[in-house]
Amino acid sequence: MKGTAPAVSASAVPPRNWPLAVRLWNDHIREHRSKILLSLVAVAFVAASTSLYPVLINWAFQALSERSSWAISTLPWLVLVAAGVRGMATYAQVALTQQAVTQIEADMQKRLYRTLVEADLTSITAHTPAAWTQRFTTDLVFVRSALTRLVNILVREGLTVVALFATMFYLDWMLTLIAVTIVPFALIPVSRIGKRLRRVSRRTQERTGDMASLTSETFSAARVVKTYRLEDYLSEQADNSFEMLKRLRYKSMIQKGRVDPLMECVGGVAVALVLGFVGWRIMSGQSTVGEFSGFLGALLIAAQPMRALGNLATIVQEGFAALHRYYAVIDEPVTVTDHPGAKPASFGADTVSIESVSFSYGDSAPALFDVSFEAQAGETTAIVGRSGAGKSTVFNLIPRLYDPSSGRVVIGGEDIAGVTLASLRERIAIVSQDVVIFNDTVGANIALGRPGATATEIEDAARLAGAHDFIMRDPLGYDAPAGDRGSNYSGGERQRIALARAFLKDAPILLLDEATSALDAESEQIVREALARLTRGRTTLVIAHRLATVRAAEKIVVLDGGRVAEIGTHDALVAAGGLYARFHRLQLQAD
Ligand SMILES: Nc1ncnc2c1ncn2[C@@H]1O[C@H](COP(=O)(O)OP(=O)(O)OP(=O)(O)O)[C@@H](O)[C@H]1O
Repeated sequence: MKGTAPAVSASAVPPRNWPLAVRLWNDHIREHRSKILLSLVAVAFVAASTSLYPVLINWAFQALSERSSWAISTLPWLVLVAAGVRGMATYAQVALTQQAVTQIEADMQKRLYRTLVEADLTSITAHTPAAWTQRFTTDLVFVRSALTRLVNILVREGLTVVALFATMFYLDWMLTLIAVTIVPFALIPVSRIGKRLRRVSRRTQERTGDMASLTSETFSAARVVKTYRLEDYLSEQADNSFEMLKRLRYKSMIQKGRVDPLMECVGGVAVALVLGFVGWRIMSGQSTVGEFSGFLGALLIAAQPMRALGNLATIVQEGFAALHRYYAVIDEPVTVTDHPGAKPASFGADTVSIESVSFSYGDSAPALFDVSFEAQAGETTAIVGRSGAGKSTVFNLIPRLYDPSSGRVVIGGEDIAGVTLASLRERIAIVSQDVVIFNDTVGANIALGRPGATATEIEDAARLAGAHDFIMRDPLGYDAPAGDRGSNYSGGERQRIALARAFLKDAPILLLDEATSALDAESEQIVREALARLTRGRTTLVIAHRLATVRAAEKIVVLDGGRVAEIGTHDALVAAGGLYARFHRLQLQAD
């Protein structure tokens, strides 16, 4: 598919975080809540057993200074129990969190994939395949990482902070209130940093997609790159892309790096305030140094978990940036879909009527204007025209890859807008010039024509397509791997595999996009014979490039600039001396 269509709007104004978080909870997290809850219990065990250590050591000191045998008989066991509980709880916590979080990530990947395979072509072609792939990997890793840390850090450090503040409140509520007054001074800048980071993170994710597209294009087109000596041109583009990413990454690191010093300063201000107040009280005889030391200890201990919470806020913002991109795709509306009341199609090899159809790709200039013609039942209709005349666009409208802006497509008297997509597409086979072969066995590739086909049916289809012989030349036969994009086969062989797929599908309507590249004479002959067999008894529309194909067609539709210029048989159109006659003369000169 050419060109680009309106993008899935990943850079639109970001929605607020809370609704996104609630949505994520409802869509993906809620069903794992029991695991997450258990994991939180495990976190509590880890925290409790950790805090037991200082207590045990304290007891050991006391017991040893009193030369009590308890220090030897019981304490080592208690230490072992505490270590055992801590070890098991830590493991349980990791296992439970990861079970839930990796499952959530996989669920999100599955949903994203499902949404994308069912999305309109307009949405799919808005980004390159590599950029889409990156959504499944890098983007969702941010979400996973944020979720993991939320479970691990928020609860552990959050509980510690709450416990420490409770102790402080118990020791001296007034001092605690003084210390707490500075909390907003920490929250405001941390939230600002978070917002900035979210923006940077979104841009980083977009740029990573661009970079992935560039590298994947470079390596998939290695032959062109080398023969056209594109190494310098592409390296320069890649350098720019990597530089841009570096700048964004640096920006994000700098933003993150601001959190620690900020928390440090805020902590310093808290300690200074408390010191000042305590100093004043001690001087005026209202307090003693002893009362104050415990409080200060707790305040200093609280600094570390507070810092961890500050850092967590930044990581969560990165997760939100990725989550926003995820939901932007999920929410993209699908327009080509079953209309209300759609019925299963019942047409066979009937007449395909294109009735006053106009169409434009997104906001581009119209590709078809008021196109009308009929492809008669069981006959072959050739569509010819210059490059960009709209031939492929007509093809796109028949299986409803796109819907016309106006007019309709009717097959066997049924408006295709009124039938279910599945039943419509079941009845249409497309053999296009860019043959799509998946990295699977050759047998599996043919079987895509009709999932569930038996080995005999696959073989029969391959024989009809003239593919059986070359498939059997490989000792593995139908189990031979086709290679990445069918790289183990020649151009002519790939076309025959595609034809075998169409034979197996056995659809009554056939859309053929004739290959422009010439095959060797023998392959050409085999493909031609196979095509003749395939079109028999079907309504065939063919985008024709070769004179032989056009001559063989019962009707020729000439498109020009998105309009129908001429319709007729070969002889009639040559006699009319119009556009087709001109093509014909040029073709004869070329042959
Ligand atoms: N996905 C797309 N987005 C935007 N414009 C498109 C898209 N696909 C095709 N077009 C435009 O629509 C017009 C018709 O294109 P179409 O592919 O139907 O021509 P064609 O006759 O099949 O050409 P060719 O023989 O070169 O394949 C062209 O102007 C083309 O640039």
